[in-house]
Amino acid sequence: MLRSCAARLHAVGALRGLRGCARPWARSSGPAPEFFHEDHSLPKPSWSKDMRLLFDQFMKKCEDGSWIHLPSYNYTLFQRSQDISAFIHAYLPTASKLINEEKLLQAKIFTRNFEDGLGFEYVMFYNDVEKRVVCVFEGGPYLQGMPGCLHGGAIATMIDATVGTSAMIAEGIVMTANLNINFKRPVPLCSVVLINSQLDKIEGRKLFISCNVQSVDEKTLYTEATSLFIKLDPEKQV
Ligand SMILES: CCCCCCCC(=O)SCCNC(=O)CCNC(=O)[C@H](O)C(C)(C)COP(=O)(O)OP(=O)(O)OC[C@H]1O[C@@H](n2cnc3c(N)ncnc32)[C@H](O)[C@@H]1OP(=O)(O)O
Repeated sequence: MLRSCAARLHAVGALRGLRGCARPWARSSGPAPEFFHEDHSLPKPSWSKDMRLLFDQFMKKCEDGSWIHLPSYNYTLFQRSQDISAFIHAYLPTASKLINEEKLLQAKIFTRNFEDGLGFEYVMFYNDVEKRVVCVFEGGPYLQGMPGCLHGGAIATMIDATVGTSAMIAEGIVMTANLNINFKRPVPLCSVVLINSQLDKIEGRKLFISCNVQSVDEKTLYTEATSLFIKLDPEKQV
């Protein structure tokens, strides 16, 4: 049970949640494309001591299978042009009319394309019993908003990515419909924070997920958020 859950989540983490399509490249012959090879959620020299310490603590929790480490790559599933185009036509037919398909070849995940240590450094872990995703996040110097503080948009991005991962694990192909954020304390630039997300309920195609951002010692509550995700329905013309 745990093993199959781990395998599913590995795929989810790797491909950011497209359930049932664990190996998108498997339809064509040959090995997995190059860009799936580097897992950006593993320790790097640029990580701070706090980030490394938390990574090690969570990896320890993974040993009994209660938590699962979610790998993370630069690109999404369906990255190769024919796959991405098929995905967009199936799920986002209205948007597809305005998308430049040639440019799609250059598309990369927003949070994974800064130089190491300068932008979004993060790693996520999932607890299947508790339906929780925790993200250990360090926002680098290029994410500054007010002097010395993390930009609110960068915080919102990581909240969206964390609750989005939770939604994708639960229901597959989803989009954010609503994200409501209360910024309660400024997040110091280059500090490590924990983003804790919790799947509260699922009603039909709607997933309700709450979230908070805390300091590592859990003494400071920086941010609280609630979100609504909708499972995409290919029958609908979104
Ligand atoms: C890489 C790691 C993960 C990253 C995650 C990042 C995810 C993202 O950022 S996605 C990008 C931002 N989001 C978007 O662009 C989405 C834009 N919106 C849309 O495309 C559509 O509105 C979409 C798909 C969300 C819903 O459309 P559609 O499938 O037609 O659903 P629709 O029938 O309108 O609504 C379904 C239900 O949800 C409710 N609902 C929809 N939107 C909202 C909303 N904003 N607030 C409250 N309720 C809503 C409806 O009232 C309806 O409820 P009920 O079933 O009870 O009547």
